[in-house]
Amino acid sequence: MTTVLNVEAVNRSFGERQVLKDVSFSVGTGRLTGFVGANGAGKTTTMRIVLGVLGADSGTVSWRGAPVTRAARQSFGYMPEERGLYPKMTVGEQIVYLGRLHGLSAADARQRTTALLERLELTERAGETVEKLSLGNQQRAQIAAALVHDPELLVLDEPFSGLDPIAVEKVLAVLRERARAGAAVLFSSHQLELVERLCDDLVIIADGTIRAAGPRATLREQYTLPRYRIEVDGDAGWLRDEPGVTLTELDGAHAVFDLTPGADDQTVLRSALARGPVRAFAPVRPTLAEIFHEVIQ
Ligand SMILES: Nc1ncnc2c1ncn2[C@@H]1O[C@H](COP(=O)(O)OP(=O)(O)OP(=O)(O)O)[C@@H](O)[C@H]1O
Repeated sequence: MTTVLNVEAVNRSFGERQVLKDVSFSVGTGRLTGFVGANGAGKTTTMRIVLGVLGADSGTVSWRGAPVTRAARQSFGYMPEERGLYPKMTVGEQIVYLGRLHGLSAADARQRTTALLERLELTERAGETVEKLSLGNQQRAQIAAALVHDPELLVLDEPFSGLDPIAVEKVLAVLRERARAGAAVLFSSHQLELVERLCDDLVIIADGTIRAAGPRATLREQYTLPRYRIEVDGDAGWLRDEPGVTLTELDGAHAVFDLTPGADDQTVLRSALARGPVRAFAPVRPTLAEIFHEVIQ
């Protein structure tokens, strides 16, 4: 992975209210980065600043190590929260038009539009005006619009909201494909279960402050409690008397326990094995929802 987008110490206020406070994070190529936060946390404001639609009061946004230029911005794809397709233009015409605005030749714009509409299963809707589409199909058309010029950076504000599960998978497959081809993909969401499943990297924001950022796997490691799950044959009640162990759940052969700092999980495992077969023994990893609640406290 190469880091391509760097947001550094960005501050932004609206009137007296500071909505971004020293926001810093980075986005790499070939990865899906999820930008997570509650309503009003500052995701849209940050994305607008990245795209240059809104200015920062201080701080910098750099692309491949240099301030974002107009040319670099041309190579970005953006799906804004307020969406932005013309209701009275047909889907096909519109996407071709946007491709042209981003510098594609007429032939390339048409060819990319056809391919994308096919991928997003919108081919049959190509001749319809946007206002006639269902909300889910409008959303797919927005995604096609953001992708038409093969952007190097894709910034998508809540791209999955309002999509049914099949459309989510479709859009996800297209985004993964773009990432595999070398694009950097940043998208906001407040659907934690979805983000947990989709993202390689995470940026968690609350009240305008970045609370945690990094690869999903690293964050999960970092926020892992010294908590374990064990399944044995017979009753696991003996764990009550095991040094360093605090039981949090006991259900016959199945138990969840915490270890006091310094206690060794392998000692507990050996103790269990000395009593009989062990069917499962593993650290309990927190879900993204659990990490989120912990870091936004
Ligand atoms: N143009 C503006 N003028 C005044 N306040 C604004 C403006 N834009 C955003 N805000 C405020 O900034 C804060 C952050 O808003 P932002 O839209 O960035 O949050 P968000 O994380 O994207 O939330 P959501 O998930 O609800 O879209 C909110 O309190 C919002 O009311």
